[in-house]
Amino acid sequence: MRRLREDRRRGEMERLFATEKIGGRALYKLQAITVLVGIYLVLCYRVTHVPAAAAGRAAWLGMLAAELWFGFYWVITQSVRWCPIRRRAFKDRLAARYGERLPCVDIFVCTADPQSEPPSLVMATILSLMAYNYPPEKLNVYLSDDGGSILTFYALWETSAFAKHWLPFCRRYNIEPRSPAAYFPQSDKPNDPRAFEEWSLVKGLYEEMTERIDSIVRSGKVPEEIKVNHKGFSEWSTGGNSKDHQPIVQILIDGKDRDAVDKEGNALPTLVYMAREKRPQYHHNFKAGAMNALIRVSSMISNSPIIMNVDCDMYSNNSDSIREALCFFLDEETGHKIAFVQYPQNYNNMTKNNIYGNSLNVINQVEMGGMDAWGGPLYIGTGCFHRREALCGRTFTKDYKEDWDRGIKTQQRIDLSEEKAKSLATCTYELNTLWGNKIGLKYGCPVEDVITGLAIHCRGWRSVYNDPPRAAFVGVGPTTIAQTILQHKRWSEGNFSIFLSKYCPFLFGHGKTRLPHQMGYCIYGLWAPNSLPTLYYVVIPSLGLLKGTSLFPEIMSPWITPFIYVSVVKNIYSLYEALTSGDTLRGWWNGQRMWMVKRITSYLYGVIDNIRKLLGLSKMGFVVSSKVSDEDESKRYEQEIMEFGTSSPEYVIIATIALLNLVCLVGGLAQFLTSGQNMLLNNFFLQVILCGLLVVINIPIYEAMFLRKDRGRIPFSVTLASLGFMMLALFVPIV
Ligand SMILES: O=c1ccn([C@@H]2O[C@H](COP(=O)(O)OP(=O)(O)O[C@H]3O[C@H](CO)[C@@H](O)[C@H](O)[C@H]3O)[C@@H](O)[C@H]2O)c(=O)[nH]1
Ligand SMILES: [Mn+2]
Repeated sequence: MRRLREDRRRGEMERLFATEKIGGRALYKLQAITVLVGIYLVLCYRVTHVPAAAAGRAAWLGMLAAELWFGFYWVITQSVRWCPIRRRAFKDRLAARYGERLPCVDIFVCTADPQSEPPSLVMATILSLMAYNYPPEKLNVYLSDDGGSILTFYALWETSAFAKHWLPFCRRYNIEPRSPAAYFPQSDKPNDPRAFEEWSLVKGLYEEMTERIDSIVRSGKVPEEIKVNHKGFSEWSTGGNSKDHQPIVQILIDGKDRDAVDKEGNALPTLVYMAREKRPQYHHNFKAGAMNALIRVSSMISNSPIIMNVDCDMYSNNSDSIREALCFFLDEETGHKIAFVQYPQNYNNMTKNNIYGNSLNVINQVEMGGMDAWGGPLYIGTGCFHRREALCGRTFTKDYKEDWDRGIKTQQRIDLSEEKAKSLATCTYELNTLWGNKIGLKYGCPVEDVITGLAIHCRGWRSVYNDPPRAAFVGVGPTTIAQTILQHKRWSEGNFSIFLSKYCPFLFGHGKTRLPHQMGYCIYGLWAPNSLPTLYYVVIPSLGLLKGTSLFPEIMSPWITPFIYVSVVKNIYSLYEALTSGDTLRGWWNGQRMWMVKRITSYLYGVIDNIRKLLGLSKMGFVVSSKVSDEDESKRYEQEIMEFGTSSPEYVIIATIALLNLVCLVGGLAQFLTSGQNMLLNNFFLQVILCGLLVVINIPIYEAMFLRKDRGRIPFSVTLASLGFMMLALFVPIV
């Protein structure tokens, strides 16, 4: 008996990863249950106190509907908070067991446009990936260029040469991070003279290369004398543009070539450039289309059992991420169930107080770990390691054995592989096949990643979330309110469209994944519809305040308790989560403002666009977010001043709501003061608080309208339009 227990303990000892429960659940559950009771009481009050017609009954029923929704949505969000877990990978155990007998890995990087995604930024990412602490002959890096740009190809060609210096340098000094763009600005000069010499040499080479790339990108043309250096440049000699060109596949470094070695004679990872064919008459399905072409092209060239993919701005910040991911896949006990290992999406350009609420801290630290407990995190499109077979549509079965040795060592001539690979990247290849549906990433959804991950979960696989102390990937997040609104429009629209489709997690996932897992997916699926009750809540109670329609219990009524309890406790808990996830107090406050802003703009558009799509009035789009901003803008961003500047309809919505609340608060309070009836204030206590909080949270909006003089202020035309809409809104009767 004792032996058995010891054996078992030893067995556990040797797992390649550990799963830990996150503590504090008893307190959390107590909180959650009391809030649930509070929500129930709020709804009871609403139902039992409906006023007479003409005394605000319609407005009251609207409040009931909004609160029903908020209550329901709150329940949905508890799924991921119930029993979150954390994973830890043991890469030394992996090393002890497997040494360097590790599987081949294909790495996919997607880029789409050399203007909004500067090639020098993309190349820093590529270099960081080539420099993984992993046997180079087992690494294959693919760049998909949806811009089909000779500038990007040129940059990759430069990179293939610089890599010969960069990789040995990284290895010799074991540096982190391995993106030269991130490393040099933060590294100190080495003291040792020999190290310093090499450091300066590599730094110099890198800076010269970046200089060349940037200036050629600025000029928009690759000089003829450079083009003679590689046959690949001739792909652009036939004309064509980013929307209309033949398929291009160029192997810049062939890892199987014995002559392809770095400065120290070590093997190099394979490096491939791909621009799939584009023709105006064929839909290219955005990033999902690019990924699927990469899956096929790579199957010709390297065919590794593991595929990792990142966005072009997400450099590797931790050279051990591949080994860590393999701890999950190769774990003897549960590895065979895992389809993908997702790392969080971290940004390196967030300001201290997270002015646009883009840090994703709570999603990364709370929600993803919560999903992991129920079957696995979502696939979020970047920083993810896939099992090729699962991504290509295989259903999980207990008896499936992965062939970890796969990864063709073709003796085929490189030009033959290129030609074959090109035929897999044409517009017509996918016609009448299951690609984009059962095979590869799914088409037709602006969040191709989430829907693909959901399908994988529903095919019986699980996924794992790994968030090591040293971030695995770091990228560029949106730095203006416009970019933030745009990104969240795509996300909320995409996730809501999944909810409305046959892939609705509750229907599609029924019987295939657990209910809390389905609820977890719906946290994002239901972002968009949150817009309507939120709009209602930021408009109607304030108007009621101005017009003398009371919509909440009186200050002396016992019914006021659940209202206060729910809002106070819910916000304290959200503050607690934010603080423990790394936000600041101000950052949390800014985040609350951004939730409101996103709900009344991005999410509203998300709803409207879904309705238009259902009616067949609009088609799906994917607007690439810019990874550059002008100097003036960046300065304000550093100072955490909100950036408006242009007159877009979103700003009109934001400004209208802000103005409306200001007018209602001032107007409402003035009435009480002039009438001298304190009694009135009793009936409107919560409305004053709500409206007052909305005014306080909107202070930066008023500043942008009336006080600021810089270029990022809200343009006068927007203010004017908002004033107009606000006056119109004042006429809305509260019945
Ligand atoms: O037609 C396209 C459009 C985009 N991309 C690439 O897709 C990536 C993501 O685009 P980005 O504009 O940076 O969007 P984000 O909002 O930052 O992306 C998040 O959300 C997307 C889904 O909406 C996911 O695909 C991403 O992985 C995830 O990081 C970038 O590398 C682009 O180059 C393409 O390859 N082809
Ligand atoms: Mn991005």
